[in-house]
Amino acid sequence: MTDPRDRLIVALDLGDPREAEALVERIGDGATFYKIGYRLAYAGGLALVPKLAARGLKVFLDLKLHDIGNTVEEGVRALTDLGATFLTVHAYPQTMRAAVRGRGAAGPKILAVTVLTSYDAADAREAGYALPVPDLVAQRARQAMEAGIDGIVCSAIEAGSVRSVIGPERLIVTPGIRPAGAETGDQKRVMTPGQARAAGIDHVVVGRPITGAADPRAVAQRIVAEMA
Ligand SMILES: O=c1ccn([C@@H]2O[C@H](COP(=O)(O)O)[C@@H](O)[C@H]2O)c(=O)[nH]1
Repeated sequence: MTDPRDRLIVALDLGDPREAEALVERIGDGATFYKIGYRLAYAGGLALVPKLAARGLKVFLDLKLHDIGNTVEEGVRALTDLGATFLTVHAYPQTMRAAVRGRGAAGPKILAVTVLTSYDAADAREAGYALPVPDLVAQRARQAMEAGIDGIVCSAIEAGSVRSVIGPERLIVTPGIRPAGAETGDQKRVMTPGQARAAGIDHVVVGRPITGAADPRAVAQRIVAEMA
Protein backbone atom coordinates (compact mmCIF):
# COMPACT_ATOMS: atom_id res chain seq x y z
CA MET A 1 0.00 0.00 0.00
CA THR A 2 1.71 3.20 -1.12
CA ASP A 3 -0.72 5.79 0.30
CA PRO A 4 -1.32 5.34 4.07
CA ARG A 5 -4.75 6.99 3.65
CA ASP A 6 -5.89 3.86 1.76
CA ARG A 7 -5.87 1.99 5.09
CA LEU A 8 -8.97 3.91 6.16
CA ILE A 9 -12.31 3.18 4.49
CA VAL A 10 -14.96 5.75 5.41
CA ALA A 11 -18.47 4.25 5.58
CA LEU A 12 -20.89 6.62 3.84
CA ASP A 13 -23.90 5.41 5.83
CA LEU A 14 -26.20 8.22 4.76
CA GLY A 15 -29.66 8.24 3.24
CA ASP A 16 -29.09 10.55 0.28
CA PRO A 17 -26.36 10.50 -2.40
CA ARG A 18 -26.14 14.32 -2.36
CA GLU A 19 -25.46 14.24 1.37
CA ALA A 20 -22.80 11.58 0.74
CA GLU A 21 -21.14 13.65 -1.99
CA ALA A 22 -21.13 16.68 0.31
CA LEU A 23 -19.40 14.62 3.01
CA VAL A 24 -16.77 13.42 0.52
CA GLU A 25 -16.15 17.11 -0.36
CA ARG A 26 -15.80 18.04 3.32
CA ILE A 27 -13.32 15.24 3.95
CA GLY A 28 -11.37 16.26 0.85
CA ASP A 29 -7.81 14.89 0.87
CA GLY A 30 -8.38 13.36 4.33
CA ALA A 31 -9.57 10.06 2.80
CA THR A 32 -9.13 8.09 -0.42
CA PHE A 33 -11.44 5.11 0.14
CA TYR A 34 -15.23 5.13 0.75
CA LYS A 35 -17.77 2.42 1.52
CA ILE A 36 -21.30 2.38 0.13
CA GLY A 37 -23.61 0.07 2.05
CA TYR A 38 -27.18 -0.78 1.28
CA ARG A 39 -28.73 2.23 3.01
CA LEU A 40 -27.06 4.55 0.50
CA ALA A 41 -27.21 2.04 -2.37
CA TYR A 42 -31.00 1.68 -2.01
CA ALA A 43 -31.32 5.48 -2.02
CA GLY A 44 -29.63 5.80 -5.44
CA GLY A 45 -26.05 5.55 -4.20
CA LEU A 46 -24.92 2.94 -6.74
CA ALA A 47 -24.57 5.80 -9.22
CA LEU A 48 -21.94 7.26 -6.90
CA VAL A 49 -19.58 4.34 -7.51
CA PRO A 50 -18.44 5.36 -11.03
CA LYS A 51 -18.55 9.04 -10.01
CA LEU A 52 -16.16 8.55 -7.10
CA ALA A 53 -14.00 6.13 -9.08
CA ALA A 54 -13.68 8.71 -11.89
CA ARG A 55 -12.20 11.11 -9.30
CA GLY A 56 -9.52 8.56 -8.39
CA LEU A 57 -11.25 7.51 -5.15
CA LYS A 58 -11.65 3.84 -4.27
CA VAL A 59 -15.08 2.41 -3.49
CA PHE A 60 -16.02 -0.56 -1.33
CA LEU A 61 -19.50 -1.76 -2.28
CA ASP A 62 -20.73 -3.41 0.92
CA LEU A 63 -23.88 -5.16 -0.30
CA LYS A 64 -23.32 -8.37 1.72
CA LEU A 65 -24.94 -10.53 -0.95
CA HIS A 66 -26.40 -13.90 0.05
CA ASP A 67 -28.89 -15.91 -2.03
CA ILE A 68 -29.02 -19.02 -4.19
CA GLY A 69 -25.88 -19.44 -6.28
CA ASN A 70 -27.35 -18.40 -9.63
CA THR A 71 -28.75 -15.16 -8.19
CA VAL A 72 -25.47 -14.27 -6.48
CA GLU A 73 -23.42 -15.07 -9.59
CA GLU A 74 -25.61 -12.95 -11.88
CA GLY A 75 -25.90 -10.18 -9.27
CA VAL A 76 -22.13 -9.93 -8.95
CA ARG A 77 -21.77 -10.03 -12.75
CA ALA A 78 -24.22 -7.11 -13.03
CA LEU A 79 -22.01 -5.06 -10.70
CA THR A 80 -18.62 -5.75 -12.26
CA ASP A 81 -18.53 -2.69 -14.55
CA LEU A 82 -19.36 -0.10 -11.88
CA GLY A 83 -15.74 0.45 -10.90
CA ALA A 84 -15.85 -0.73 -7.29
CA THR A 85 -12.63 -2.00 -5.73
CA PHE A 86 -14.29 -4.34 -3.19
CA LEU A 87 -17.68 -6.09 -3.02
CA THR A 88 -18.95 -8.12 -0.05
CA VAL A 89 -20.88 -11.37 0.19
CA HIS A 90 -21.71 -13.38 3.30
CA ALA A 91 -19.20 -16.16 3.97
CA TYR A 92 -21.36 -19.14 3.02
CA PRO A 93 -19.52 -21.59 0.75
CA GLN A 94 -22.16 -21.72 -2.01
CA THR A 95 -22.49 -17.93 -1.98
CA MET A 96 -18.73 -17.35 -2.08
CA ARG A 97 -18.16 -19.79 -4.96
CA ALA A 98 -20.96 -18.13 -6.94
CA ALA A 99 -19.54 -14.64 -6.30
CA VAL A 100 -16.10 -15.70 -7.54
CA ARG A 101 -17.70 -17.08 -10.73
CA GLY A 102 -19.67 -13.86 -11.23
CA ARG A 103 -16.67 -11.61 -10.66
CA GLY A 104 -14.67 -13.18 -13.50
CA ALA A 105 -11.23 -11.73 -14.21
CA ALA A 106 -12.03 -8.02 -14.21
CA GLY A 107 -14.56 -7.52 -11.42
CA PRO A 108 -14.04 -6.11 -7.93
CA LYS A 109 -12.19 -8.07 -5.24
CA ILE A 110 -14.72 -10.20 -3.37
CA LEU A 111 -14.61 -9.96 0.43
CA ALA A 112 -16.41 -12.49 2.63
CA VAL A 113 -18.17 -11.24 5.76
CA THR A 114 -17.47 -13.90 8.42
CA VAL A 115 -19.31 -12.92 11.63
CA LEU A 116 -20.72 -9.40 11.90
CA THR A 117 -18.84 -7.19 14.35
CA SER A 118 -22.13 -6.40 16.11
CA TYR A 119 -22.28 -10.06 17.23
CA ASP A 120 -20.88 -11.36 20.50
CA ALA A 121 -21.04 -14.96 21.73
CA ALA A 122 -24.67 -14.66 22.86
CA ASP A 123 -25.77 -13.18 19.52
CA ALA A 124 -24.07 -16.00 17.60
CA ARG A 125 -25.74 -18.61 19.84
CA GLU A 126 -29.11 -16.90 19.39
CA ALA A 127 -28.62 -17.10 15.61
CA GLY A 128 -28.10 -20.86 15.90
CA TYR A 129 -24.32 -21.15 15.73
CA ALA A 130 -22.77 -23.69 18.10
CA LEU A 131 -19.15 -22.65 17.50
CA PRO A 132 -17.52 -19.86 19.54
CA VAL A 133 -17.18 -16.68 17.45
CA PRO A 134 -13.37 -16.96 16.91
CA ASP A 135 -13.76 -20.56 15.69
CA LEU A 136 -16.65 -19.66 13.40
CA VAL A 137 -14.61 -16.77 11.93
CA ALA A 138 -11.63 -19.12 11.35
CA GLN A 139 -13.84 -21.79 9.77
CA ARG A 140 -15.37 -19.25 7.42
CA ALA A 141 -11.95 -17.83 6.55
CA ARG A 142 -10.77 -21.34 5.61
CA GLN A 143 -13.87 -21.89 3.47
CA ALA A 144 -13.35 -18.48 1.86
CA MET A 145 -9.85 -19.48 0.79
CA GLU A 146 -11.17 -22.73 -0.69
CA ALA A 147 -13.73 -20.71 -2.64
CA GLY A 148 -11.09 -18.34 -4.10
CA ILE A 149 -12.17 -15.25 -2.15
CA ASP A 150 -9.86 -12.19 -2.15
CA GLY A 151 -10.27 -11.06 1.45
CA ILE A 152 -12.02 -11.41 4.78
CA VAL A 153 -14.22 -9.06 6.77
CA CYS A 154 -13.95 -9.79 10.49
CA SER A 155 -13.26 -7.88 13.68
CA ALA A 156 -9.69 -6.79 14.32
CA ILE A 157 -9.78 -9.07 17.38
CA GLU A 158 -9.63 -12.06 15.00
CA ALA A 159 -7.06 -10.52 12.61
CA GLY A 160 -4.11 -12.59 13.90
CA SER A 161 -5.86 -15.94 13.62
CA VAL A 162 -7.40 -15.04 10.26
CA ARG A 163 -3.96 -14.03 8.93
CA SER A 164 -2.59 -17.44 9.86
CA VAL A 165 -5.41 -19.03 7.83
CA ILE A 166 -5.30 -16.79 4.74
CA GLY A 167 -1.58 -15.99 4.48
CA PRO A 168 0.06 -12.66 3.64
CA GLU A 169 -1.50 -11.93 0.22
CA ARG A 170 -5.25 -11.95 0.94
CA LEU A 171 -6.85 -8.94 2.59
CA ILE A 172 -8.24 -8.41 6.08
CA VAL A 173 -10.80 -5.61 6.33
CA THR A 174 -12.14 -4.72 9.78
CA PRO A 175 -15.19 -2.71 10.79
CA GLY A 176 -15.95 -2.37 14.52
CA ILE A 177 -13.23 0.27 14.82
CA ARG A 178 -13.46 3.06 17.35
CA PRO A 179 -10.94 5.76 18.28
CA ALA A 180 -10.32 5.65 22.05
CA GLY A 181 -13.26 7.13 23.93
CA ALA A 182 -15.69 7.07 20.97
CA GLU A 183 -19.21 5.65 21.37
CA THR A 184 -19.29 1.98 20.36
CA GLY A 185 -23.00 2.06 19.44
CA ASP A 186 -24.11 -1.42 18.34
CA GLN A 187 -20.57 -2.66 17.66
CA LYS A 188 -19.51 -5.42 20.09
CA ARG A 189 -16.14 -6.73 18.84
CA VAL A 190 -14.23 -3.45 18.83
CA MET A 191 -10.63 -2.24 18.59
CA THR A 192 -8.98 1.15 18.12
CA PRO A 193 -7.31 1.98 14.78
CA GLY A 194 -3.85 1.59 16.33
CA GLN A 195 -4.69 -1.79 17.89
CA ALA A 196 -6.15 -2.98 14.59
CA ARG A 197 -3.05 -1.97 12.66
CA ALA A 198 -0.82 -3.73 15.21
CA ALA A 199 -3.01 -6.83 14.81
CA GLY A 200 -2.16 -6.95 11.09
CA ILE A 201 -5.24 -5.63 9.29
CA ASP A 202 -5.05 -4.19 5.76
CA HIS A 203 -7.98 -1.76 6.01
CA VAL A 204 -10.24 -0.47 8.77
CA VAL A 205 -13.84 0.66 8.15
CA VAL A 206 -15.08 3.63 10.16
CA GLY A 207 -18.53 5.17 9.85
CA ARG A 208 -20.27 7.06 12.65
CA PRO A 209 -17.17 8.43 14.39
CA ILE A 210 -16.45 10.28 11.11
CA THR A 211 -19.92 10.89 9.62
CA GLY A 212 -21.17 12.28 12.95
CA ALA A 213 -18.13 14.45 13.68
CA ALA A 214 -18.13 18.25 13.62
CA ASP A 215 -14.87 18.03 11.63
CA PRO A 216 -14.92 14.72 9.70
CA ARG A 217 -11.70 15.53 7.83
CA ALA A 218 -9.78 16.00 11.09
CA VAL A 219 -11.12 12.72 12.53
CA ALA A 220 -10.17 10.86 9.33
CA GLN A 221 -6.68 12.37 9.45
CA ARG A 222 -6.24 11.36 13.12
CA ILE A 223 -7.29 7.77 12.35
CA VAL A 224 -4.83 7.55 9.44
CA ALA A 225 -2.06 9.01 11.63
CA GLU A 226 -2.82 6.51 14.41
CA MET A 227 -2.25 3.66 11.92
CA ALA A 228 0.97 5.08 10.38
O1 LIG B 1 -19.13 -7.14 10.34
C1 LIG B 1 -19.41 -6.03 9.86
C2 LIG B 1 -19.56 -5.83 8.49
C3 LIG B 1 -19.85 -4.58 8.02
N1 LIG B 1 -20.01 -3.53 8.85
C4 LIG B 1 -20.31 -2.21 8.27
O2 LIG B 1 -19.24 -1.30 8.61
C5 LIG B 1 -19.76 -0.03 8.94
C6 LIG B 1 -19.37 0.32 10.35
O3 LIG B 1 -19.95 1.54 10.72
P1 LIG B 1 -19.71 2.23 12.14
O4 LIG B 1 -20.59 3.43 12.09
O5 LIG B 1 -18.23 2.57 12.19
O6 LIG B 1 -20.10 1.28 13.21
C7 LIG B 1 -21.27 -0.09 8.71
O7 LIG B 1 -21.50 0.38 7.41
C8 LIG B 1 -21.60 -1.58 8.77
O8 LIG B 1 -22.67 -1.92 7.91
C9 LIG B 1 -19.87 -3.72 10.19
O9 LIG B 1 -20.01 -2.78 11.01
N2 LIG B 1 -19.56 -4.97 10.66
